[in-house]
Amino acid sequence: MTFTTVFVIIQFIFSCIIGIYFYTQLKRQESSKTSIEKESRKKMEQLHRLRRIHLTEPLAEKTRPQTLQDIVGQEEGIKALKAALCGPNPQHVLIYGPPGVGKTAAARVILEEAKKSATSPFQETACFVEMDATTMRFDDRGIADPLIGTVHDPIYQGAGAYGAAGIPQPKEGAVTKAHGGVLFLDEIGELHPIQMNKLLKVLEDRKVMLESSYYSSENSNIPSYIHEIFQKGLPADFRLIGATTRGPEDIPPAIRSRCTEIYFRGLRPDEIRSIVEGAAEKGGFTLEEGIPALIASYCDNGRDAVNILQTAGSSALLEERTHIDKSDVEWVLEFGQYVPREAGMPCKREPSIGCVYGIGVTGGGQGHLMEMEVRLEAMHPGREGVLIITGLVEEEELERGQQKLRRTSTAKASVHNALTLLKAKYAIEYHQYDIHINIPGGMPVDGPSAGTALLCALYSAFLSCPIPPNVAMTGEISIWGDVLPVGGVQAKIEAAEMAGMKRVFIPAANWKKCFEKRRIQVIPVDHIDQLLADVFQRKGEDTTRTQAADAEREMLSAEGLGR
Ligand SMILES: Nc1ncnc2c1ncn2[C@@H]1O[C@H](COP(=O)(O)OP(=O)(O)OP(=O)(O)O)[C@@H](O)[C@H]1O
Repeated sequence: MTFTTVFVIIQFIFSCIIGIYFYTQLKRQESSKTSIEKESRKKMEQLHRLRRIHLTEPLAEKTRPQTLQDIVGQEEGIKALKAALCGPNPQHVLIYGPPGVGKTAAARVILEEAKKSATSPFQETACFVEMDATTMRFDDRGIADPLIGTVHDPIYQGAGAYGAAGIPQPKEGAVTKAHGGVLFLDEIGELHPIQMNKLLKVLEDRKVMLESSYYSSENSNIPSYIHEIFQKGLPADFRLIGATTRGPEDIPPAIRSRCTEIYFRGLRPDEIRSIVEGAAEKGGFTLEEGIPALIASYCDNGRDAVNILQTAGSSALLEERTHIDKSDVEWVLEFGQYVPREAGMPCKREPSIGCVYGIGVTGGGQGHLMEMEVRLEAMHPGREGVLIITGLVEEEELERGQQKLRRTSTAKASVHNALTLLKAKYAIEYHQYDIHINIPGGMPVDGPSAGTALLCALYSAFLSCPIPPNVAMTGEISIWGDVLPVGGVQAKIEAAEMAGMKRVFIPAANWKKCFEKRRIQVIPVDHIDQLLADVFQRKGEDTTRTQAADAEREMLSAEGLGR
């Protein structure tokens, strides 16, 4: 056998081996392709099957307001929202309010309302992008940020075309998707502080600048649009609407100062009745008389009202009825453990001694009446009495940069201010009494605005003067007797009005002309003399007790110690 023959045989064997190798590779590829296609077909069929399944639309969806006119109540809030967003210069907005009162509903329809205005900069194509801050994924390495946007670096892209070529790929976030329109951030108070700061930067710059260590302006492999994004940023010129059930104090001042702040309130019974009637009509139910009023006596927000009706309706449908009876609703109220809203309402019908209604505001900006009661034990000459305070926050913690400061709460300080005033102005030797001040209801009371109410309750208890049952008050007091301004007055007046109060005393500095139009009489006071005279109809009765104190005050003023 010649050398050439051997060489040809070896070449032939090699060719066969290589041929067999490529043949098996091809076969393997084909079989994996067919199995992928088979799997894909199966999954697609599954997806289509899922798409064909529809449950009925829940009543909550059917009743979701479609226009601003569908939103019941909230006149002031809607007016402010329109002013902020429907004009030629739309503003960023923060909406505060308790759950289920129409914040999301209003935010969802306001863009369409703005587009109707000829002067609005929102174009017909402007989009509304909604995100929930409570469920937003956030990764502090910047790999995933659905709000601001991210760069997918080649290391994370795997073997994709860009990944293989080492090209970083920008991924737009909600702020860019909302460009030219509205970004609605529900529960904005829950946003991570880092994201809040990034959002502030975007609001400031109206664009998102992205960074990647894989980016080089010299790299000619990188497509020109990616160069432009890295060099000029992604556009993000939108208007923000943030909604929160938290109070303004829980929202960073930097974001508050860039937004118009709008308050939605708890709904009145007549408004709940109207939501229930509307929901029954949309759900195809008829109602036994008195059902809207019954539901309204248990809830102050639209979501609860619709949910109660939906469950009562479902129970009726099980019995093949579309007529909802009162017993259906009573059953829902019972098993759902709903508490009547009257539970927090004033129950006093007669003038009482040492008992007065103050008004607080919850984190969601909702006003509510707070009973304040004072009880004294007989005077013990020569011995110090005991002061017991229950229902008030005793201490509060403040954060100042890295420092945490603790101090007596401003609510507790109001008690001491009131006692100082009673001693100075009315010569009441309060330290000889056992005094118990109580604020029932289980709500931790904080802030200085209970000052006027605490003073009246104490004054009434010491001088045995009854307080009329239908007055409420709010206001901080100074130790000179000035009534100082407080926050949330609008909500507090509304709460007093809803609770059936006849008169509400507010600090004169909080007075607004529009309060004259309210059903309740709103009385501005700038000094406790005026407050006590009005509340107790006191005209010169206590002059003997106060003369000495007034003389002392005048003397201090003359010496430059007082004011
Ligand atoms: N003022 C209202 N007028 C009409 N319907 C309302 C109103 N408030 C609430 N509803 C009903 O309750 C549902 C929930 O309201 P919405 O989502 O707007 O509340 P929200 O204030 O945004 O609450 P949350 O803070 O819990 O998100 C609405 O779909 C609607 O059916």
